[in-house]
Amino acid sequence: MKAAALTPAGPDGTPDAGLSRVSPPALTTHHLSRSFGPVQAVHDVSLHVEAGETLALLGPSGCGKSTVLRLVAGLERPDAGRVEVGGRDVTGRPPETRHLGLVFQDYALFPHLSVLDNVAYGPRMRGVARAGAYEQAREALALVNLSELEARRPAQLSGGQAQRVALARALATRSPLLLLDEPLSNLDERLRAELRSDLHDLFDRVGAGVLLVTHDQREALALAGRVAIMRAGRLVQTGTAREVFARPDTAWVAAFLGWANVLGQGGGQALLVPEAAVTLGVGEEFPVTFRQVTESGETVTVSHDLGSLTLNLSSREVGALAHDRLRLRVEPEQVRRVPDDRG
Ligand SMILES: Nc1ncnc2c1ncn2[C@@H]1O[C@H](COP(=O)(O)OP(=O)(O)OP(=O)(O)O)[C@@H](O)[C@H]1O
Repeated sequence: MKAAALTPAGPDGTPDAGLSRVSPPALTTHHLSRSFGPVQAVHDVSLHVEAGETLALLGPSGCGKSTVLRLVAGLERPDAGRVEVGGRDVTGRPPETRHLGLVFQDYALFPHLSVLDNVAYGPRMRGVARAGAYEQAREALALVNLSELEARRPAQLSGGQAQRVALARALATRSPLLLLDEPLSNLDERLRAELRSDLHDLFDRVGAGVLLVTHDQREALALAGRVAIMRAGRLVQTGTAREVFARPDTAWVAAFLGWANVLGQGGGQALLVPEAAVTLGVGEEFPVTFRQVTESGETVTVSHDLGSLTLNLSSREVGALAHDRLRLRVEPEQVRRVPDDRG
């Protein structure tokens, strides 16, 4: 995407001359809770998104991610708790006064409007005069590299293009906070990968705070500086993406993040064994109980004293497998003991 400057506006809609000062967080939620009948969709969720930062809310289907987003957007009312956008309490306010840029999975473009009109709609609704609204819309379309398609209707766009228009529409509002709900979920894998890297650059440039809801670990890792992991309505771990992926607090978090070796030890404890802790070709021999050929070699399961270890072997390492036994050593200092909360 092209480089272009886009200055986020302050909470009152005027360009924020105070960006050089310490900005208030783009978003803070305080102890948000929301139930639907017997289902406690969100329980006591407190999080913050700094100006210019991307926070990914990550968790399995049904854990309450979208409900948090809808509470922040004002599309749902909390049973308890508070939402502050740009340091301003907006809990009781209707969505249109919260000054947010929203991107949902289904894009929600107006089919009868051109791309340009779709993107200018937000600023127009916020009372920006026609010429100014179109200027903001063109600037946002340039940011997502779609200037040449401004006259098209949504039906004449590919999935990836429609997604870029939805993003441009959020950016054109110059909101200090962008809310994205599974923004890439309707795209094929190639487009997802392409847009992931575009979005990363884009978020860097626009300087808005971004709350991104996703169940896709790769998306969170690629796009977010920090991640908040949600399970059954609650936040279970928050930290930098690197930290959380490298040091999950519990067995459930590790398994959710795709750790292959989360070994239950009984007594409510589990061991996390990273691949880097395993050295092949030295130490004791252990039986291989399962083998599966992969593109780059084999995935094997080894019956180790600590538990069943799953390892990805390169073709060269597969060559060293003697009679379905594998010699390996697990470096104890790289293994972590965590609570086993998988239930
Ligand atoms: N309007 C509603 N009425 C009743 N139950 C609801 C409503 N909205 C959400 N829920 C329930 O609240 C829980 C959380 O739903 P939510 O959509 O927030 O989860 P999610 O993590 O975003 O899931 P997904 O990744 O599948 O979109 C679910 O059990 C869901 O069925």
